[in-house]
Amino acid sequence: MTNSAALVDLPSRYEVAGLLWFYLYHTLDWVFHQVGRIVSLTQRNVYPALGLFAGITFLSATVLGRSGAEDASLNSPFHTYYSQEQLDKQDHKKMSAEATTAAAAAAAAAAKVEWGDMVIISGVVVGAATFLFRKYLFGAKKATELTIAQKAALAQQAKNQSAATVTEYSPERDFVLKMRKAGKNVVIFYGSQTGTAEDFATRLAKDIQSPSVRPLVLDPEAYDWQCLASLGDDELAIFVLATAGEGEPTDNMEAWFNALVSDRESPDDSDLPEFRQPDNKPEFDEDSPLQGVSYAVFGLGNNTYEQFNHHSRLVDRRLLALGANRVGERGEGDDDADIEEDFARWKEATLPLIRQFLGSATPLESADESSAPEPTWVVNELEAKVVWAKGEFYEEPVSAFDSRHPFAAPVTTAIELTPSADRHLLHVEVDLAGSGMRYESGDHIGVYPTNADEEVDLLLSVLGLLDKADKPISVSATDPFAAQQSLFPVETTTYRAAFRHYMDITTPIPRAQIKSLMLPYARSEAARSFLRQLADDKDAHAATVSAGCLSLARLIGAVREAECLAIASSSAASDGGAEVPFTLPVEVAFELCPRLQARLYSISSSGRVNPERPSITSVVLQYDAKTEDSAKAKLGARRCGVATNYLLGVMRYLRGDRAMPLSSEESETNSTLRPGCLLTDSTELPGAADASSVQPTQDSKAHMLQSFTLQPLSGTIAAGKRGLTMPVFIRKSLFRLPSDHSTPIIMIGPGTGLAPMRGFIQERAHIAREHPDQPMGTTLLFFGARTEEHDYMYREELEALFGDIQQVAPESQIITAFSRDQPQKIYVQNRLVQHAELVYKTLLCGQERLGGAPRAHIYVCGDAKNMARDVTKALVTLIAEREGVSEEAVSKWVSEMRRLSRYQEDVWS
Ligand SMILES: Cc1cc2nc3c(=O)[nH]c(=O)nc-3n(C[C@H](O)[C@H](O)[C@H](O)COP(=O)(O)O)c2cc1C
Repeated sequence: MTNSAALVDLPSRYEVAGLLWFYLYHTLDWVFHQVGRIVSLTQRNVYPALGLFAGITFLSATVLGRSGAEDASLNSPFHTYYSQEQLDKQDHKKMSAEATTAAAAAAAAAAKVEWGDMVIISGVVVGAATFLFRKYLFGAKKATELTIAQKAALAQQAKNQSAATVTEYSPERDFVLKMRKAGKNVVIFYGSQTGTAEDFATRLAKDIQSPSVRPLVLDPEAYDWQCLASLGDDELAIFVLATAGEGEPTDNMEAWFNALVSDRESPDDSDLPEFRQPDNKPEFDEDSPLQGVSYAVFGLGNNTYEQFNHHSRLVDRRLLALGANRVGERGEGDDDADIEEDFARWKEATLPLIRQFLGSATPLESADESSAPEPTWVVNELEAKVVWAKGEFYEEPVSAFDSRHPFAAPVTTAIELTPSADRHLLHVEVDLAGSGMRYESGDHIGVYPTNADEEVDLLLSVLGLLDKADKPISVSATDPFAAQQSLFPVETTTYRAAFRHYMDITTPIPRAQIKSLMLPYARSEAARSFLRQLADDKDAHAATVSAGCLSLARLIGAVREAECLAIASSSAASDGGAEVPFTLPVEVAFELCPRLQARLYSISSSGRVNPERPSITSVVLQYDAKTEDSAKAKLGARRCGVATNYLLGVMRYLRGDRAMPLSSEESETNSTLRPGCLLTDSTELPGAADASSVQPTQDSKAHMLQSFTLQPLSGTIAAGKRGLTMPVFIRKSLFRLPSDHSTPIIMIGPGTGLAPMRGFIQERAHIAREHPDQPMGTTLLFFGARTEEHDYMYREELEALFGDIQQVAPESQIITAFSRDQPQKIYVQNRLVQHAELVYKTLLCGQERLGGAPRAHIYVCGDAKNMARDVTKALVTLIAEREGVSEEAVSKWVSEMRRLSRYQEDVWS
């Protein structure tokens, strides 16, 4: 072999630099991430600094290397001679090591720097660094990389920061600018978690609209609170605010609330928010920054919560304290009573004042019942041949899933826990793998349900849309300035998909809506008088629509029945308008139905044990609509809760059952009547038989099974290979186990209130198994149900888990209350009293007396109205007796426990 030398083009310096940079980036990425995790620093501070450091280092090395290289010419470290032997051996490792050493040598050789190169290289480096670190500089990290708690903490921190400081002005977030550009003088902000307040705000806008009152409905999350001070004295802000959590603001009002009420303990001591100084108010008073700003407020809440309407009350209090002027009284709606009536009363009292404030000369127009209001939506039928939109939630790929971008989670398990003829108790598990979503024990899972096919078809039928149910449509706002330009989260859908996936088509229609949106379309006198009565007579509405749970389709059916009756009676022979059965334009139906909201369930598994498989434990809601022997409509059929029956449909689908029709009564039509007459649940004309005769028998109740079209949603699913999926997202909760496992816990979770407790128990049992040497606090579960035989869900599992826990915490136990297993009803609160000594001892945590100190953690989950209150009462009484103090003193202690998150409730009404 000749020992000839060959010039080998080793990797150029740029390639070497690129390689170095590649490794450097990945190493730094990993190191930075770990550092970020450990010290919980925000990415915005750490990563750019380290990125800059790396960039400067790299820049210096490259420039120096280049300069050295030029001097070295062919002896450049990047062009090295190698023997053929070496080449034959392909000793690349050695070669590249030599090249690297040579590069380092050249870098070390200081030489003259060419500034042109310097600029080019700097540009490349800065561009590359910006590109490589873009997710740290501009975007969120992958959801998988942070726990939910860390994400929430960061989000909260960010929100508080943004609330506390005046952010950079952005015209897009300036709602006053937006109002003025759109020619509006009223802005309606809604704080809404599950859609009710949003719906109220939209309806309010419609109700107050007139030439002199021009409202704009906005989501506060998208706008700056700092602009509030800029509202002129001829403008008005209306706040429609629901209370969430335990007296908390809704997520979309969080930033505004944090700015206004920075001190939640004593709101009046909150810092003065730094509003943006308005140009139009030269005499801006910094101590009273909202002087000259006017507002009105309606709060939504539920009286069964301790902090009733807390959010709206606090916002109102702070706005007044900051110098704003309230128009009218603060309104308060109670979801536990009749929130629609509360809203109607507030509007009746406040709208004239608003009109007066805005200088409207005319009194509140008495709505002309024959003139239809301007439509909010316009429906465009598309000529597309392919129906590709079957209910997507969004069209663009997303990097993180949330309530607006649910993840199509494959359903891995759906079973009936305690099979029984008249009641379905379900356990459903989904797979979060690949979503980046994680949950912790105590969190909630949101599920977007699908309306039952029968309900969808019924509505399509009464609207005359059955023939074109699958026609592609797009629905857009008629007002070009409306905040929401498209009714659905996707641009194109079909009538069927819209009613199946996006609209809440089963909720009863409120009085005000009947008046403003249905009455104008009544052509016959019979329809007019029927609807007028429902709109004007609160009791008639309550008895027929609310008690009968009349959905829009059934209400239209009831109007048609009234028309049928009128035709049948001779006196109505001249009622020409009744020739065409009552119906509505589809745009109006879209306006009458609120958006179908996700339903939240307490996750019934442990995030630590099953991080990718959250489970839902739910009882299927089927109930009898109250029978009203009304002359207009005979009700009395079963009604089905949308989401829980959807879960039942999922379970039956996976089990391979054929979907069954709703019931023979509901699907039958009476051939003696014209089509469309019979859409309420009666098979006979009202008045022809006693109302009770249409009550379903026990047998027919067992057959109340709806059918669901459960095809995958194309916008939320990858490649369709994952079987049946459900659109879900995780919502963080404050319902948390103590971080110190030696703290005792007392859990009270009757019925499906057991759900989060099951997660806690799984977690404690897991820890007991993994760390048998570590101390664990006594773990008590009070579980209640109707009967031990039929309703004791997860019995074997719970007993086994408690077996594990007892190994380390021997006094841990399950205490059950089966209300129907003995002549007198026994509930969990009775068991608390019966086991008072154990409860008290567990609370004491080994101390002599409770005193003021917080001890064990108490968790209550289930019905807010009765159970949660009775449980608090029982606890207060038993503690007061043992401590020898007044119940008032113990109530204060309980309040303190709540404040410290040691007495936690996850309740619903
Ligand atoms: C999880 C949860 C927590 C709630 N917490 C409170 C509360 O602390 N105080 C209250 O008055 N109402 C509370 N409510 C009742 C809501 O404010 C009420 O149902 C309202 O109509 C919901 O409006 P939204 O659908 O716009 O969110 C709570 C409701 C839910 C679902």
